[in-house]
Amino acid sequence: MDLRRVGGRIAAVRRALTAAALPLPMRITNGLAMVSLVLSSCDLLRLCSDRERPLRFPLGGREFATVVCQLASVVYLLSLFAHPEAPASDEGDGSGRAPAAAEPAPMPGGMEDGDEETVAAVVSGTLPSHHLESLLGDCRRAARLRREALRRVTGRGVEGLPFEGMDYQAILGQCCEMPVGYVQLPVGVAGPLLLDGHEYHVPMATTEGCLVASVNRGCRAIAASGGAMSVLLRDSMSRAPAVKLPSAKRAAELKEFVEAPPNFELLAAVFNRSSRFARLQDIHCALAGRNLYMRFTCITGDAMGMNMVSKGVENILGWLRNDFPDMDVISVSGNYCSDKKTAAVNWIEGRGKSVVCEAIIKGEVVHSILKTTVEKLVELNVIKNLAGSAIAGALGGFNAHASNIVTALFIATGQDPAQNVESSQCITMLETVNDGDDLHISVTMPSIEVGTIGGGTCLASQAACLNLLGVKGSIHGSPGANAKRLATIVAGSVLAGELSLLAALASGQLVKSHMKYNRSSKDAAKAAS
Ligand SMILES: CC(C)(COP(=O)([O-])OP(=O)([O-])OC[C@H]1O[C@@H](n2cnc3c(N)ncnc32)[C@H](O)[C@@H]1OP(=O)([O-])[O-])[C@@H](O)C(=O)NCCC(=O)NCCSC(=O)C[C@@](C)(O)CC(=O)[O-]
Ligand SMILES: NC(=O)C1=CN([C@@H]2O[C@H](COP(=O)(O)OP(=O)(O)OC[C@H]3O[C@@H](n4cnc5c(N)ncnc54)[C@H](OP(=O)(O)O)[C@@H]3O)[C@@H](O)[C@H]2O)C=CC1
Repeated sequence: MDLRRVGGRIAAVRRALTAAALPLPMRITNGLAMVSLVLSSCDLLRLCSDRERPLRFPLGGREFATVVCQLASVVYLLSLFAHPEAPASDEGDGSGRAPAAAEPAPMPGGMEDGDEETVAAVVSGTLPSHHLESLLGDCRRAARLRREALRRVTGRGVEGLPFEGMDYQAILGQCCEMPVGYVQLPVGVAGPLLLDGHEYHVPMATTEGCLVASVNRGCRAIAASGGAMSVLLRDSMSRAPAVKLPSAKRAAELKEFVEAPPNFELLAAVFNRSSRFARLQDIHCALAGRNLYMRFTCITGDAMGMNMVSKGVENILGWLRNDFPDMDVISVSGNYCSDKKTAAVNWIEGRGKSVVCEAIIKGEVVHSILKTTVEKLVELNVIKNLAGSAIAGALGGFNAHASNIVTALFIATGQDPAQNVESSQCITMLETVNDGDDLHISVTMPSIEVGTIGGGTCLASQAACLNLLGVKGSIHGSPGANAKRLATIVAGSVLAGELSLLAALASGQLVKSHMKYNRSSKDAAKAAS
């Protein structure tokens, strides 16, 4: 008989008993089982020794209850010995609360045949954890065993990290290696944002209390003033490899070759072979001694495009070697691209989608919804967002909090969150219009890097947020249309966020509002005591 299997069954019965009847901490259920065992044993002994009322079938009500208590407590306690390390609950209950720290947690779904050996191999290091998916052919099981191995290796559980509810198959080869669970983030919705004649309900994943409320207020002010309008100036993703040549002269020859208009069609044909959607637009080079940086830009349909542009550039590098065999490819990315770093090249040339979004906010709306005046807002913008940022030596940071909105929207919709660095570059402009009665506000964002296909957009929750905005996937026959629309929504939401935060600063409301929405009264009271 397979004792482990029997032990597993008993443990399952114990879990069922505990879950069904006693949603209590395990030390309490253990105590109750012990008390039940002792009392039912005493009662059984007494019943057996009672000559006047011998124990016989069918059992009476009290005898039956005693036998059931005896059996249940024996099964429960046996299971503790069958699985001495059996943990309590590792799955998270969706509330994000961790179970009592003293209790080890069971593996989600429990142990199956062979699991114990696999976990032991990972723990001992004989089986690399990242081989689990290919070895087992079951992504969920692989994540479950990795999680258990992690618990045993570190001696620490990850009880608060949810496991159930993630499609582990969907992230394989696309989103994340060696998964053990996922992190919960609340998603709030701001809006409707009235933009280009459409209403959008904007999903924002954030833990900064007050942020959604702020964007919501901005949306309200925009809608009450007739809406915002956007214009997309440019759509181009870039990748810039670094190559070394024997001399600066030779590097300059390569620069001249790739930038020469007659060669563009040749290079584009090589680049475009790598994708049905990526199309080479431009090549712009810079030299540093004998090193050459070639910034290739292209459209990428509805994808953000980093993989696509990198593939195309690799094709070109291979092709260039025919004419420049002395070219040494240092790296397919030479940082002149520039991905996930603050850089003037993106601020000036743009990267991804370059968008301007504007609105005229009525003076009465500035008063009633934003609780300030047009003059105060204009003055604040000059002193804070323009002069203040200049003094700080900002690079594309001429705004109040564009990155707040960009990051929350990026996470909600499955964008690459690291690209918030350049995607948040923004200059916010405010001026009076209509004889000083109303406010003209605009945000100019040259590098919004978004996609509605690829990366994290395939995951269920992120796809749901894209769907909410009406930009999930691509529109048949119009590649790129959804991604462009998403970029304008990002800019429109930033416009709303800028309006509201600037208003809160102008009216001295910022700290008070954050005490209300960003620091709960419970925490505030705790800190004060
Ligand atoms: C919090 C508010 C909006 C209150 O603003 P308020 O004017 O007192 O709110 P109200 O109760 O009068 O309501 C006005 C409208 O605001 C919205 N609103 C109001 N409350 C909510 C709520 N709970 N949930 C959703 N929406 C809300 C809603 O649209 C409402 O209209 P209604 O629908 O009621 O007709 C305002 O004080 C505010 O915007 N504060 C600024 C907060 C902010 O922007 N924080 C961002 C982070 S700051 C930071 O991280 C960056 C920083 C500051 O360091 C950057 C820098 O250097 O500048
Ligand atoms: N490689 C790198 O250097 C970097 C990669 N990344 C990561 O890259 C990923 C995003 O890369 P990205 O290239 O955007 O996405 P993908 O690598 O997922 O490429 C998009 C895929 O979707 C296909 N596709 C189908 N329909 C469309 C359509 N309408 N428009 C565009 N493509 C379509 C493309 O086809 P086809 O094959 O014909 O092109 C391609 O295979 C993210 O996970 C990001 O984090 C981030 C930064 C750097």
